[in-house]
Amino acid sequence: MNIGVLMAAGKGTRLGDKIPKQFLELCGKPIFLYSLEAFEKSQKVDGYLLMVPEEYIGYAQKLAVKAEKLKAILAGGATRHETTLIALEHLKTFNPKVVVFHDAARPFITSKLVDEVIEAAEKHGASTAAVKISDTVAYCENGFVKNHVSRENLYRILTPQAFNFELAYQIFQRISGDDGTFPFVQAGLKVAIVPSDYLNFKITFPEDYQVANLLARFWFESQRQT
Ligand SMILES: C[C@](O)(CO)[C@H](O)COP(=O)(O)O
Repeated sequence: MNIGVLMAAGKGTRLGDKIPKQFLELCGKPIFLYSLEAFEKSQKVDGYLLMVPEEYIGYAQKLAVKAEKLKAILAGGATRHETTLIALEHLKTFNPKVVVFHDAARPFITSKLVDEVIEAAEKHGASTAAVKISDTVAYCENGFVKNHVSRENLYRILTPQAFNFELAYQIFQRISGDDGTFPFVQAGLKVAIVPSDYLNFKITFPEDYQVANLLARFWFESQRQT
């Protein structure tokens, strides 16, 4: 079986709101529910965990009523890595083949992408959604451009990210990193790229939330038709 982990345990301080960003609403629906629905619709996710700040467990329980595949709502740790370890420890009892992590703050995710990332992890051991960089990239210092960097092979690493569970369990205990792909690469393992798109952006700053609000209405309509 394959298990998802919905990462909704962050504090979202960069957005400057009192409520963590994943619980703000888009079109009247809390942001984390968009990703939860993608896990529900996925053909390859058999169950999933929802990781939230401890004080939001009761709130999430009330909202996740239609979450048929939801296995547990757990309190996350102080960092992304700690939250990952808590989720992996809990998943030991399920002994999944693949574990797939997704940021709740990326609401414009499709179940198709979740399935593609899982398939790539089944084949290669690890995979991540990513998008090729299209702007010029430069190293800057003290407000000035120093050097241009070739963007030929540069990608932005997004989520979902999927890993063979056994490998992830061992590697994440030994090597920590803010991004799930980092420990795998440090361990000398391959992480396959699954092309994603710009809609799968992470709501981080206030302007991201504004754009997400504009997009959500159209997203809602298109998802209803699928
Ligand atoms: C995993 C990630 O979304 C890939 O880009 C990113 O590293 C998470 O960032 P955050 O620090 O949790 O906002």
